[in-house]
Amino acid sequence: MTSKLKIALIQFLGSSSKQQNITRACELIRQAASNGARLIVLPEIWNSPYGVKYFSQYAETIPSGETVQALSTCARQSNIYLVGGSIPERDGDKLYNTSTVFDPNGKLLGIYRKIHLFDIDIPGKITFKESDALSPGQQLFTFDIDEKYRVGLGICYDLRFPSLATLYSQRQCHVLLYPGAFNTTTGPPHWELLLRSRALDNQMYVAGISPAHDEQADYKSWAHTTLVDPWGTVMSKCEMNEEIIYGDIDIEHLNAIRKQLPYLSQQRNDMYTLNKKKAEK
Ligand SMILES: NC(=O)CCC(=O)C(=O)O
Repeated sequence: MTSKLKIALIQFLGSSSKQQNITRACELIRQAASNGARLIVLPEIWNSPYGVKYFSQYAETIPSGETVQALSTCARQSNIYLVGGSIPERDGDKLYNTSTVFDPNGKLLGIYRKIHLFDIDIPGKITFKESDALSPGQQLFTFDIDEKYRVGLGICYDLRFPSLATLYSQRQCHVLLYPGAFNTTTGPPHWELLLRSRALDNQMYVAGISPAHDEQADYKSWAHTTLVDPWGTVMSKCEMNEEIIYGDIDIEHLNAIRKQLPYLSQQRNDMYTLNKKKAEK
């Protein structure tokens, strides 16, 4: 069996119509599957505009919501693993920024709720406070493909927290996926640097999957969906427009790098360890 897994990252151009977004996402998923991808990933908050004022209006319960049902059908019809980016989720009186993951039978393998909420204030540039509307997640999430590739999930701002990626490394992940939506202030200096840093810290494949840039939108996405290999090399990246990029996750390449540069196994755990508290699973 090949040691490679073809992944497709969909840089999606959303609109304010949830139904239109679902229809377009399904078209792009089918296109990526017909090009041979077995793992397909959407960006952060793709079925709704990205903004605190929109989360409640577009939120759905999981798994009964229309977006989740459509993604499940798409995964089954295209026979692929699907990471449904993220959507606003309603659970009781709380809202979350939540990613759903499906297997090729359309079965919901699990969810990941964004752990680190995006609360920043850069005067004159961007102020955003997800915590005005959302609650933070409390759990990591991983899933396996072919009992060979272990994938861990974070969402956007989570990328800035190396400890979260380290916890995934300790869970033997090979790939970290960050559906994200960096902006045009922080994206240019930080997005690629952070993706490459997390890849290098952990000798893993790391992907950041963004919405396409829309000059008319309230929130200006930096776009630049990117796939990085365990050497820290950018394998593929988008510019601003809607696009699908592809790459191979190659376990032999990952193992060769970990053997040549064995720093993951050279950590001085007798001197320092990451103190996990609640992050089970
Ligand atoms: N959606 C987000 O979490 C945005 C994160 C971001 O732009 C950053 O600079 O961090």
